[in-house]
This record gives sequence, C-alpha cells and structure tokens, in this order.
Amino acid sequence: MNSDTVGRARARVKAPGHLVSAQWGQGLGTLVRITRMALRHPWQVAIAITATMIASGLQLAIPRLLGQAVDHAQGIIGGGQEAQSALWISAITLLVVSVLRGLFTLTQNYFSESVGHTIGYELRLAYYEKIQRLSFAFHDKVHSGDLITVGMLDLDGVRMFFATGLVRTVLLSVLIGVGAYLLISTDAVLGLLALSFVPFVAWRSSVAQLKLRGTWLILQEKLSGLSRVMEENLGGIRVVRAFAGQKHEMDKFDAASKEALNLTHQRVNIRVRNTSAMTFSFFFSMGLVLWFGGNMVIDGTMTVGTLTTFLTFMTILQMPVRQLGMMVNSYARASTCGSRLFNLLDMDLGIDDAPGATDLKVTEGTLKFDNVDFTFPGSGGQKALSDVSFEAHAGQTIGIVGAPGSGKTTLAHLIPRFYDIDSGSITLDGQDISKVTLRSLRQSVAVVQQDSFLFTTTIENNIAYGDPWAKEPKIERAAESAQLHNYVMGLPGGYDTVVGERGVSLSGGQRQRLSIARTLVLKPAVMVFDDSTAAIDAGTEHRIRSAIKRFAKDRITIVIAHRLSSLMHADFILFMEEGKIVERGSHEELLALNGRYRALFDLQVRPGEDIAPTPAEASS
Ligand SMILES: Nc1ncnc2c1ncn2[C@@H]1O[C@H](COP(=O)(O)OP(=O)(O)OP(=O)(O)O)[C@@H](O)[C@H]1O
Repeated sequence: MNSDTVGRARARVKAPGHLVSAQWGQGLGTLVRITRMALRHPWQVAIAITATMIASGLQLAIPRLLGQAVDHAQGIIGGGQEAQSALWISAITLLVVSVLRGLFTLTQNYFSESVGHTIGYELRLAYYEKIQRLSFAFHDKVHSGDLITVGMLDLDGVRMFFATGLVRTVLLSVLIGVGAYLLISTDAVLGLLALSFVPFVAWRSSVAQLKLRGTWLILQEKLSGLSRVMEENLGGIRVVRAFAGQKHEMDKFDAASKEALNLTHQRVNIRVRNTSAMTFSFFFSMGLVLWFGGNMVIDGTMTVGTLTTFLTFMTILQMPVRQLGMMVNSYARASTCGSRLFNLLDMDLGIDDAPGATDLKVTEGTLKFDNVDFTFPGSGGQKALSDVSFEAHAGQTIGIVGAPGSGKTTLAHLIPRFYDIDSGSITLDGQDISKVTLRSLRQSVAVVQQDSFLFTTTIENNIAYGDPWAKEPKIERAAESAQLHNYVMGLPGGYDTVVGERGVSLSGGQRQRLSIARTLVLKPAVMVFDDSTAAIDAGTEHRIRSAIKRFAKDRITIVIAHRLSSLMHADFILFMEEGKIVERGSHEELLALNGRYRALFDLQVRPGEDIAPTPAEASS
C-alpha cells in the first residue's frame, strides 16, 4: 500500500456519525489539552518523568560497564590479582545498575500507566455523562455503534498518549541524544558509523507506523461495520429465521469479514517488509563498526572493551530508534482520536436548562399547547406538527388518535422537552417548559414508550427505575394496577426475577405492563401512554384503566392509541392528520361530527363492511 492509498484511506474513513469529525488542524490543541489533563496529576507525572530519566541514564551506563569488564577480563588472562578484583567490582556494579534500571523502569511504567488510566477514567465518565445529556435530535442522527467506538477506541488512543507519546519522548530523547553524544565523543568516526542506521530506521519505522495507522483506521471502520451486521442480525434474529434469510446474512457477514482479513494481510505485509529492512540496516552498520573497530583494536588504537561499548550501545539504541515510529503513531493517534472525542465532549447539548431556569412547580396541573409548530432537525423543513393548540387539566384524560406518522408520538415527546419547538409555547401551570429545569420537568412528565425497554436486572429494579428509593408496597401497588402483580408472584423468584436479554423473557404485553408500572411508581403530573396497551388484550386493558383511575384523578393522562376502545372514554379526543389536529371533542361529539373519527369508529366496530378510508389512511 503506497502513501497515496493511505491518504485516500484516511479521507474515506468518516468520523462516526459525521457529527464528531476531527479536523487535522485541531491536532496540536488536542495534544496540549491531553497534556494539561495529565498535569492535573503533577506528582504522578513528576515521578514518571524522573524515573524515566534515571532509568535511561542507567541504561546508558551499561555499555560502558560492559566495556570496562571486558578490558578487565583481558587483565585476568594476564593473571593480575588486581584485575580480578576489578572484574568483580565491574560485574557487581553491572548487576546493581541493571537491577536499579529495572526498578526505575518499573516505577516509570507504573506511574505513566497510572496517569493514562486516570485520564481514561475521567474522560470515560465525562463522555458517558455527555451522551446521556445530548439531545434526542443528536441521538436520532448518530448510530449508537459509532458512539461506542468513540467511547472505547478513541478514548483508548487518548489514554495511551501519556505513556506511549509523552513519556516515550523523554525516554527516547535521553537515550538517543545522550547515547549519540557519548558515542561520538569517544570516537567521532566510529560513533558516526555506529549511528549510521539511525536515520534510516527512524524514517522506515515512522513511515511504516503511519501506513499501519492508515490501514488501522480502515480496519476499524470495517470492524465496526462487521459488528453492526452482527448486531442487526442478532437483534432481528427472528425476522432472519422467519424469512429464511440466513444465507443472505451469512454472505453479508462473509463479505465484510473478507475485507477485514485482506486488510490484516496488508498490515502483516507492511510490518514484515519494514522489520526486515530495519534489521538489515542495523546489522549492516554493526558490520561496519566491527570491521573498522576491529582494525583499530588490531592497530592498538582501541581496546576490545571500547569496541564492546560501541557494539552494546548500538544494541541498546536499536529498540528506541525503532520505537520512534510508535511515538509518531501515538501523536497521530492521540490527535485524531482526541479531536473526535473532544468535539463530542464540547458539543452543545442542544437541549439544556435555560440560564436562570427554576424548578417546575405543579399546582393545579394545567397543560397548555399554544400554536405549537415543530420540525425535526434535518428533515428538510418539513413540519412534523403545525399549529397545535389544546388545554388539559388535572384529572382529565386526553385521547390522541390518527394515522401512523400523523405526529402523535412527536406531540407527546415535546412535553418532557425531548425536542424543542419551533414556535408557539407549551406551559405547565403557566410556566413555559423551556424555562424550567429539565430535571424537574422530566420528574413531572412520564412517557410510557411504544417499545418497552427493560434493563437486565430484577423486575423490582425495573419498576423502581425512576424512583430507586420506592418501598416494596409502592412497587407492588404499581404492579397490581398494571395487572402484573399476579404474574410476578407466580415466578419462582417473584420481584427478584431478572428480566431482559440475559434473564426471563417477557411477552410483549407483559413488557408493556411493566413499563406502565414503572410510570405509576413515579406519580408524575402528566402521564403519557403511547400505544402502550397495543399488545394487551381488551379485558386486561380495561382492568388497567379501572385500576389507574385512582392514580389519574389528580394528574393529566394522555392516551395515544390506534384502538378506539383504548381512548373513547377520554374527556376529549384529538384526531391528528399530517401534524395537525383536524377534529377534537368527546367520543360522542366526534361521532356526531360524522367525520374522520366516525369513519375510523365504523371501520373498527363494523370491520366487515367496506368503508372509504380517510385521506390520511389512504396515503399511509
Ligand atoms: N426522529 C425523527 N426524525 C425525523 N423525522 C421523524 C422522527 N421521528 C418521527 N419523524 C417523522 O415525523 C412524523 C410523525 O411521526 P410520529 O412518530 O409522531 O407519528 P405517529 O403518529 O406517532 O405514528 P405511529 O402511529 O406510527 O406511532 C412522521 O412523518 C415521521 O416520519
């Protein structure tokens, strides 16, 4: 793979979700920011750097000691007692220096890793907190798999920068800088010969590492594609089996795996070719030193010990010089990964508390929509809701009905401020919901979603999710009202039964009932049931409705449903079409209107007869 290919590869690797793309120009600022994060732990940084300098100094002493030992050994061949004791001293010094070097290297590794892991921990928390708080509009656009990639791989690139970038810079500067000075100051010609492999190896190793990085970025993209294929396959395993789609799925997975395998082969190729070239250049330089140095020993202008010092220096320098490439890679990786991560961390939340926001105070419990318009970000200006106005009071039940896509869920999602409106206003007891704190608003408004999500934990914890301090009787009362209590008591583990992916599987209706119980525990001022009884039989639904009457008497209940029997008891019903309320009134009033609601009612109570669909139904 040539550098052009790597360049194109970089350009092709899109940052996850496009929203978190890094700009190369940001790189330096990013590295400074990571360094500043490290400096928040000054003691650990100081110990790591000091230990690095001492360890590299001790490492540089080893060739000299070895050289002296060799010269003394020659003295022993001559038989001198003095030479023998000098040899002992050299050997013991060498041993002590090696042990000390090992201890300081250990200290260096421990503290540099510790700083890196602390940075990783701090960033992980900040990242997790940020993605919890970013708006729904953001999550609509960014794939969760991409967010996980940034949170795992990019975070790792930043975490490792202190140890593999900064500390390694100190280590390599001391080893290569001081090592080169010692060699050249001992013998300039032989020193230059001994260092002749350095520029070539440094260049090859940097080029190889940057190429490997280019392929790594593409590999990362392929691997996240692969995990996306697997995730979708596992999520939709029933659809795959039901439609006999295994062969198609297998082919998709095979194609993605093959691309990853090819890239892995390319990476091995780059590594092997460069390692061979670097090893050859090193041994070539060593051969030159041996040849010239050997002649100097024969001429008597150099001792065998000094030649040994040169050769040992070369061996010691070989690794750090090769590591220059890894250091360059660490800088490149930290700057791109860090830019992506920091872009996300610095991202505007989209929906946040307004300056000076105060807590919502619910008194009478009046919800008012006043000429509300709303457009989903990125939907090309197509309004999802227009001119929506209605008022509801505590104790009332409001039904919302309409064709799929008519804006029912969207309307419900505006109340807890999952999205901000374009114009108009939504107030709760006269307080504009955009001016109160999000926390207090969301404590007062609970939405039972269409898809009942369960956490992999006990039924009790799932029900008490919104109020972790809820006592057992409260949880059981909520479950009783949601018609779930008897089922739970029939399970061997009762409320301690673990549900979710790795626990007991619940049916669609049971999951919905659990979600309803989760909302009832909260006792919010506004309860929204978004098609949350669709999977529940009419009898059970009736019993749930009767049971939650006592919960509903001092709060607003909004019921969104396709089945009219779920909402015909409501105080008033809004009929939605293409984002607008086109009919409103009680069940009787709407029937008398003889419009869309009537047509839908006739269709549901007399399904055998042919009734012309409403315009919205016809288009949906
Ligand atoms: N996150 C989103 N981003 C962009 N458009 C969206 C988003 N969610 C919904 N829409 C669009 O907004 C319109 C209203 O959708 P909404 O989910 O409110 O309909 P609904 O009446 O609740 O439908 P259903 O009865 O099927 O649940 C639809 O055209 C839908 O495609």
